[in-house]
Amino acid sequence: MTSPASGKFMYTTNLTLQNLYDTTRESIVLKELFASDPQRFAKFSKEYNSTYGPPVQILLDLSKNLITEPVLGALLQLVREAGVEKVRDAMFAGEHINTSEDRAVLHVALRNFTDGGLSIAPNEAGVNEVDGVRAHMKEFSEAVRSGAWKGYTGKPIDTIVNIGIGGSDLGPVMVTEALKPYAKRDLKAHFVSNIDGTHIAETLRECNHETTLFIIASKTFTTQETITNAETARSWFLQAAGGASAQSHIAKHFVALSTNTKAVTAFGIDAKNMFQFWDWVGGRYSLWSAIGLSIALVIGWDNFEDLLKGAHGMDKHFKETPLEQNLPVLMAAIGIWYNDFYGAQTLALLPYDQYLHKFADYFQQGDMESNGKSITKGGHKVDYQTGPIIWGASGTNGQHSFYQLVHQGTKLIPTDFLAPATTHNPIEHSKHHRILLSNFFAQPEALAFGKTEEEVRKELGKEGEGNEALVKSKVFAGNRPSTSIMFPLLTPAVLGALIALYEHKIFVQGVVWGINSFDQMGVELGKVLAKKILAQLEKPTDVVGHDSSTTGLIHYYQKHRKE
Ligand SMILES: O=P(O)(O)OC[C@H]1O[C@](O)(CO)[C@@H](O)[C@@H]1O
Repeated sequence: MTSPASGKFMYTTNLTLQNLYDTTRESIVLKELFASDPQRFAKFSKEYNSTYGPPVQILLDLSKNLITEPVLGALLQLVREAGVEKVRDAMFAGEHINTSEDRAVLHVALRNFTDGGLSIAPNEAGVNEVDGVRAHMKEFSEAVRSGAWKGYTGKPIDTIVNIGIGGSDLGPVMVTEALKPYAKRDLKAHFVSNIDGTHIAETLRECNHETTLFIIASKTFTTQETITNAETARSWFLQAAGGASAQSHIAKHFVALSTNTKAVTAFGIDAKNMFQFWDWVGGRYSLWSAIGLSIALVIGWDNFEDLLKGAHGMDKHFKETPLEQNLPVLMAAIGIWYNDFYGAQTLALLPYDQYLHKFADYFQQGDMESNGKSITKGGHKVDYQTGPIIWGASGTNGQHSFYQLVHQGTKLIPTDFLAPATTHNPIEHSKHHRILLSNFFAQPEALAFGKTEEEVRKELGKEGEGNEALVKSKVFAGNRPSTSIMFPLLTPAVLGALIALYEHKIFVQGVVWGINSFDQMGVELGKVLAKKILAQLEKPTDVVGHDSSTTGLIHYYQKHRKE
């Protein structure tokens, strides 16, 4: 048998799984599986309790998935056969598993604390500088939060603006939203990412240049959107602060988070106001690095450290737990079952927690930029499906928009439901939360068990007689899979563990599919074309080298634009 190195999804276990799919799929009916096995929940749910850092408990209920013990056993065998454990250990050891860029993948080192016991790649350059950067972030964030760090006119900072995009934006945005209950409410935080001038313009309208700190977050410090927005912010600041003579005030109002010291200093930011990270931190895995500075500023250093520690606890679990009990591995295995055997195209992330309203947005990059690949590490085109489309919204908003399709549409949509047992806002004696959770419990139940025609007829009584269309339209076929994830309260440590859980799930799937989850070549072509087009936007005669559609669209713009 060959492995994905050849582009064929053909481990020995693949045949077992295909056989199981072909022969048992018809009998994998959740209603029957639950009826025949009172232990199903106990068998297919796992409780995670952190063994490191602040307490973290997570309940992972996999029982409403289209799996049986033989299926799950075979899926885990597939993970084993694909060598996931070996590649996982190679990642922690700092081997250059990002082969196309010849880089280590060590975001786990950013949340390692010396007593964590994982001894993560101590020899990779930069790993022994992690503590130093953390100390710098702590000192700086505490100075800003306490008011000791002053703007150029002696006033304390009351507004921060993180300018970054992709991984240099989405993580800080998602986490600061998720951990709002821990936020310093009198420190306003804005996140500017889009090159659309509206984004920076609207943000600057809300800023006072004397009390605003700009955080320029860019791993490469060459990203067009970020640098353009940063230049605009700098011009705005200089103009407000008195023109070119105000250059020396930049040090009080601009800091950089980057791997590129040369570009940062060329921009005019003092190297001592730069927070370093390293090329082994992938953009979409960088919220744990200096990129998390805005998070530390908003929630405070101790909470930021708890976030890291929560993730570190999950790293330990991922590294040390047998596959059968390993949460990220189990989630990855089940995702592969839907993706590669059932032909599901997507995965919906559905947090029943308003604070997690950016969770799906965050993992759109996390998952799709990692596993949206069709060439294996060995350079072969795959003949199987790789990463799913990630989407979702917070409950119960989604229920009033797209759940119709999830319940009764023609597509199989695996779903992850997430919810805290306790809310940070127990208003009306937690009435809201009880209603929210009743929906969180009801939706997976409805998806799994549906409603039969017989039940509908009974319910409709006379109204249903002679109205077959109405009867049929009210039937829910059921057998639609979901995973439920619960935790006591959304704390920084719980959030850290949840993010790491999904990161490692993505990792496991990437290894099974034989792809490099840590590069992102697919974002390049559009960027290059945009640069070429930017130089052609002035005159119609400049527009050369395009198809008739692109040429026509640019000509339309040239005809109708107004400066
Ligand atoms: O942090 P940088 O270098 O500005 O990159 C921003 C983002 O751009 C990408 O390279 C491509 O979209 C992402 O991977 C990255 O998170």
